[in-house]
Amino acid sequence: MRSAKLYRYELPMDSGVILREQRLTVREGFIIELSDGERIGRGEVAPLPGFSVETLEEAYSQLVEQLALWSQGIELDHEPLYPSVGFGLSMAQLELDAILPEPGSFQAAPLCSGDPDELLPKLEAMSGAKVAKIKVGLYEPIRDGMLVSLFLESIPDLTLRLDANRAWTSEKAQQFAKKVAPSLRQRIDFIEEPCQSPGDSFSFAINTGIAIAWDETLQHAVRKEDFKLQDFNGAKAIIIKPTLIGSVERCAELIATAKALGIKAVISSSIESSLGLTQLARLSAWQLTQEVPGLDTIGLFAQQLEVPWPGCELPLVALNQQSLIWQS
Ligand SMILES: O=C(O)CCC(=O)c1ccccc1C(=O)O
Ligand SMILES: [Mg+2]
Repeated sequence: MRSAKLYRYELPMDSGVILREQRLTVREGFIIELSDGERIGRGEVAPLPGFSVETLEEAYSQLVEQLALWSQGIELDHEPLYPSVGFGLSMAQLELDAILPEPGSFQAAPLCSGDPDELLPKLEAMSGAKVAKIKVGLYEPIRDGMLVSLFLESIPDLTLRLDANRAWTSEKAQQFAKKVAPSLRQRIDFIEEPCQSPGDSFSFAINTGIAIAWDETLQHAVRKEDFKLQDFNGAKAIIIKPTLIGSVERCAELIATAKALGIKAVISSSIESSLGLTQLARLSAWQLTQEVPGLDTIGLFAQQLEVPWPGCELPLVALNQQSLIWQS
């Protein structure tokens, strides 16, 4: 016998979280809980302010409509739904059907957006490949180039992923590259969205030999009817944020196409709660076993929700302490 519950959560964030020049003091979202007999499956629906096309209210309306259909025994089509809704519903169904494996890739690439000293202990603690992500584009490009060179020269087994979130003009991107010796550039795994325009990013990759990754470009492209990944193969990698891309099936299809095209795919966080973040780690281990995911965002929160992130000591709040806003 099928039944569904919908919880709304509000989790306090760490003080300094800024997204697209907006301070994020609270993370809001929904948790779906599907039950069928003894089986339970959960999914997180958390549109990301400044990135998602849908608002929380729009996601809620679609969720209630879909959960009512599901509760009547109708199999849902996740594709036409908002990305966050398609992702949450598909993840809950996969968990309900015990298709999502338990093991997860919980050793994410440490994320550094400010003080390099915070990164060093995280790197020391890493076993296996030392891969870290540094946000660039927040300061002058020359400073970024010198910082990146300092890290690569002082930690010989370090590979860096960079993310400029489209901060640079072509000129600024060139200023950055000039400060990174060609011999070090091969240890830059990729730089996400270096320039304001994808065309300039592509030219940057050709001119400097520094590989690029599509993140925001992919998010925008997949919304178009005629999207084909083949049209974006100027990049070494694509960053897959399921909350911003869509259902797990959609993400799995993207991953398969990327593999066929020789493009690296990396599962990345859209600042989900620990419940959704641990599911993303399981999805990465399942679909991209050898890849280090970009999931080092639990430290942006002041609390965890229901399922703890391994090794995180932040307070854990239970799902049933959140607001139950709908049930079938
Ligand atoms: O990818 C990661 O390592 C962490 C996630 C991340 O950086 C991110 C999180 C929220 C919004 C945008 C981004 C980004 O990659 O630009
Ligand atoms: Mg990015």
